[in-house]
Amino acid sequence: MSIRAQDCGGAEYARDKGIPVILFPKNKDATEGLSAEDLIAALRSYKVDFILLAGYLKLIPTELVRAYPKSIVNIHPSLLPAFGGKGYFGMKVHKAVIASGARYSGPTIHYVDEHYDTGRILAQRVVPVLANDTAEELAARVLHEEHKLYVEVVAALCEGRIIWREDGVPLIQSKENPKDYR
Ligand SMILES: Nc1nc2c(c(=O)[nH]1)N[C@@H](CN(C=O)c1ccc(C(=O)N[C@@H](CCC(=O)O)C(=O)O)cc1)CN2
Ligand SMILES: NCC(=O)N[C@@H]1O[C@H](COP(=O)([O-])[O-])[C@@H](O)[C@H]1O
Repeated sequence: MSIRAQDCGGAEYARDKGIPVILFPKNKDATEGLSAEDLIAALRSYKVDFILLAGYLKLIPTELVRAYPKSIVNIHPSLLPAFGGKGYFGMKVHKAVIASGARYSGPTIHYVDEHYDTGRILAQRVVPVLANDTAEELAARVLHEEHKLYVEVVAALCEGRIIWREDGVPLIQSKENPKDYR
């Protein structure tokens, strides 16, 4: 597992399960953490197949994106391309959705490219935005769907059920009905 801060909840869970935890990125003034080159070497040594971002708030460097083509995915808490890009993370997203008057929101899982939130969309789910929603209430509704959707998408990734349409759009093949894609 690669993290940005030693004390994040995911790192504690990973350590408890015996999963190696490495700190990234290596900031100029940081005494810990790996460079992008070191991280790629570490990921290769652990024979990592996929990189899953969840609440990671820094730009993944181009070197890493190119080292893991069609293998890095991110979950974003809005229906991209709306409410995405630099500055759109966490509660900022949900506040912007509510302020816009949008009636629907929901999580997007997308492939990671060199820019924030512009990679190919792989999956989305829709939740209603209620008239009196606070950002926290909307965040909780979206997060509930995120936790379900990410499990479905990671299963499809691991089982080789991602099919690339000829126009470059990735589709997920249904496990129950292999003739169905979404
Ligand atoms: N190369 C990529 N890296 C990352 C992507 C991506 O699509 N391509 N997704 C982000 C996750 N993300 C939205 O889903 C996101 C995270 C953070 C930001 C942002 O504006 N960050 C601030 C810094 C915030 C902080 O340090 O507290 C910034 O860059 O100024 C936008 C979108 C993960 N990486
Ligand atoms: N743009 C990236 C972004 O906003 N990601 C969002 O950060 C939250 C992480 O929650 P957590 O830290 O409780 O897992 C999630 O809602 C995820 O969609």
